[in-house]
Amino acid sequence: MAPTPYQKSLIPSCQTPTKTPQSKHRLNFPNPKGSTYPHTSLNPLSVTPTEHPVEVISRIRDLPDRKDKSSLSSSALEISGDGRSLRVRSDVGYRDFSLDGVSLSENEDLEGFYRRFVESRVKVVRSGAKCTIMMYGPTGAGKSHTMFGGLKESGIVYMALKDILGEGDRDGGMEVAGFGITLFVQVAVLEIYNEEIYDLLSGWNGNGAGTDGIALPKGSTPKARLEVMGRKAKNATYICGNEAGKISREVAKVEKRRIVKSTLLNERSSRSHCVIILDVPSVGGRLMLVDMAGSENIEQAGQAGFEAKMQTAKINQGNIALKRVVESIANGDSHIPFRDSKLTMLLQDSFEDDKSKILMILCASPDPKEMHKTIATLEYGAKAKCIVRVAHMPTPRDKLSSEDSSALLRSRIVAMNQFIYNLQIENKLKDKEFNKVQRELLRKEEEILGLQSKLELIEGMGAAEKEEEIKCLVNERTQALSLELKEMEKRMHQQEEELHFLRKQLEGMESTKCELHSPDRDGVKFVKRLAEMCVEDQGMEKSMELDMGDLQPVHDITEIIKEQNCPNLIPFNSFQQDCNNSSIEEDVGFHKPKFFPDMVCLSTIFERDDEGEDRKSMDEEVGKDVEKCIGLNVALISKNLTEDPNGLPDVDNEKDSDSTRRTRIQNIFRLCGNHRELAQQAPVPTPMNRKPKDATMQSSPLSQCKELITKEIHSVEFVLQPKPSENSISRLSACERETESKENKEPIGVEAADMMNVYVRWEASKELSRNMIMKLSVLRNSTLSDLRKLIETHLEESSKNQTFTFLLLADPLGAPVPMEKEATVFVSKLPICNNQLNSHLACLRPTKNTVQWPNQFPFSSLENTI
Ligand SMILES: Nc1ncnc2c1ncn2[C@@H]1O[C@H](COP(=O)(O)OP(=O)(O)OP(=O)(O)O)[C@@H](O)[C@H]1O
Repeated sequence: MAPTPYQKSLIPSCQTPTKTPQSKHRLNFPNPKGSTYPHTSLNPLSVTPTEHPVEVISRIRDLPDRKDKSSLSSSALEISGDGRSLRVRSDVGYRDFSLDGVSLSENEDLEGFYRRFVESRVKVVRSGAKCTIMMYGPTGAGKSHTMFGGLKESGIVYMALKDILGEGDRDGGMEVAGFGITLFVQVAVLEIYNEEIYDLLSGWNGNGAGTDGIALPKGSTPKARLEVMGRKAKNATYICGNEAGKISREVAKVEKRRIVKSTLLNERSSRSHCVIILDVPSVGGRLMLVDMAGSENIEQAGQAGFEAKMQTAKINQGNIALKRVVESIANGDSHIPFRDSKLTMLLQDSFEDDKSKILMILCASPDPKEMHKTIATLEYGAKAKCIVRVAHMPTPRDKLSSEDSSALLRSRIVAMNQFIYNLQIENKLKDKEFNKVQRELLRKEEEILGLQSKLELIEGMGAAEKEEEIKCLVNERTQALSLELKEMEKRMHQQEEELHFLRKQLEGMESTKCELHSPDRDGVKFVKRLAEMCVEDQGMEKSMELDMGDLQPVHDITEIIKEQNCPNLIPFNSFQQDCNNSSIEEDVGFHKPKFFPDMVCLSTIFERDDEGEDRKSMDEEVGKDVEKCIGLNVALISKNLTEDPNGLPDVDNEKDSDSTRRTRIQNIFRLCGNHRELAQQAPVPTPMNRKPKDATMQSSPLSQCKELITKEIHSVEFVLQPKPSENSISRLSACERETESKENKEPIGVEAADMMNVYVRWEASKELSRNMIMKLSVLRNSTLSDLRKLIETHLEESSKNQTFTFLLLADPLGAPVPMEKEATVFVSKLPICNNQLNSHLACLRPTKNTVQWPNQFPFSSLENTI
């Protein structure tokens, strides 16, 4: 919908922001077409007259004490090129104010200023227009000077009178637009002081009173206080006339009646607002000239006393009221506070009358010290420039016909509809923009939510990865521990099996021992048992391999030495000593094959490392069992070797028994071979081992044992030979002594402290005893039962069936020890022999059979010396 012509007229074109047409107080100044300006070249307003209802002009006065006018350009105020903008500089920056015109008093005198900005507004009054010219600004800014002029130049009031009434007193007024009507004016001069209206013309009896037809009251009376009737001062005094000069002089005289006071800021400071109302009754024009009292700071103005302060307060009240009215109109408020002050009450028509126009002259000072006042003044004027007038408010004189009123209302309706339509369009655009912004906001929120979800996902993934990593570590650790546990269980199971096997083997050994003690001594049965033992030994080998680990076996050989006077028994050193130490052989002067010992006791001792005490104790126990077992085996082998395969000793059948013996020897190899391999896996690092001469002897003590056993087996023939000669015995005795000396220095296999010597004597004649003395080396923890076994193995074939009992110790004549208690009595409890702590004496008493030793008889008494 295209705007109607009426609509166009509602929206004035101006440079300042316009307000929406909502207030009824909008002004509508008529376009001053046809007006003539004498200085059109200097008056831009004459070229482009504004339709703004309120025009704001600023006049910057000159500094009174400024000598060098060229320095004005360096002042705080600066006028723009078009002459309509004013820039105010301060310490913090500058501010630009767009006005309808700016005038500098230094460049433009009052007349020029008047002609440029005021004349056009005044001359329309002659044609019935109404104009209000008000002076506004701080005290001392030149308001009064601009309004009333000074000594050298006239002010706006007087120039306006001239423009309305014509030049000079003799002209007697001007004709109005050539209609032949002489104009005259009615002039009222009012003063608003302390919110009271005083008539300055009332009671005036000046020099010129009564002249030129001007009606003045006779006599000088005090100023009359007037009341406001409607929008005008009731009963105000007027000066009527058509001579501008005379009226101007009278006005100038009564203007002196204004209350002025000298202040620090103004020597003649106006303490009241002065309102000059100039009516042109013939045309209905009106010109209101308002010289407002300057707003001021009481302390700055140096006002003291209650009356002075009250004056200032009242002045400021009027200024503030006018400011509120201007702001309310500019803001389009429904209520305009005209009734707040007498000044605004008188100016109400100026704001509401459609034919009225307001020209506001802002007086300011270029003094930087007054800059805040200047800025406040310019802000006030800028606000006043926002006032718009939208419609012609009908006055009582505007009586339109009903048809005209209907047309006007229809036009208003059309205009309002257009305005509503425009508002709707604007609302739609705003809604569209709002929706767009809202969609953008939603999109941003969704984007934020997405990012938040991604962030949470990333954080969750991090946590899941950590948890998975921990689970993997736990699983790996669990698997490792499970494998370790299984390994430990397996090893424990193997050890249990080994223990079970060893116990079983030990039981087998015990049963074998019982069989040996039993009357059935069948050689075939023994051979079978030996084969079983070999098989068991193979198993034992496995068991020992499994059980060995880091264990290092130490094979020791218990030495058994027969007494030198024993013709059938040959003293014998340990295998190692015999094999490793050739010097002994050389010293003794014999070789092992020639002198087979009566008994060889093999013992295996496991030296433990630093493993647990339980395993150590268990292994020690097992080692003892093995030691006993092997010792017993070897003893049995030796014993068996001395017997015929059929159980009968047969010296003459040497050739027949040779192959059988070799078979037995092979069995012995099997038995010892297991230990040889075991020893090869873990050679003995004991410092007691000596470096062997023969490389074949470096394998292990057990291999040496095997070698030695082989030799001894071959020497069986020699053992079965008739007893050696006396020389041999003497050599044995020497060997024994030498061996004893060697033993004391270097014990073989076991510690010397663990061994002790036992001299065995028979309870028979001394002669027999001398021939039957045996010296045995046994372990200290050996019992009489162990000693019995050794003694039995050393008996001659002819004495195998000889049984005996150990006599009660410590009592040469004591009772014999029961055989069932021999296992509980240690050999170390035997009495000391030859006053040697390491030598003990064992006394034997034949029980059943007579000893068949040749040339040997039982002891007749026991002696502790041999
Ligand atoms: N443009 C000017 N050129 C020369 N002198 C001026 C000018 N403006 C003001 N004056 C002088 O400054 C003094 C103060 O001026 P004026 O009284 O007009 O100020 P005012 O704004 O009316 O102050 P107040 O509000 O106190 O009455 C006067 O003596 C006046 O002559």
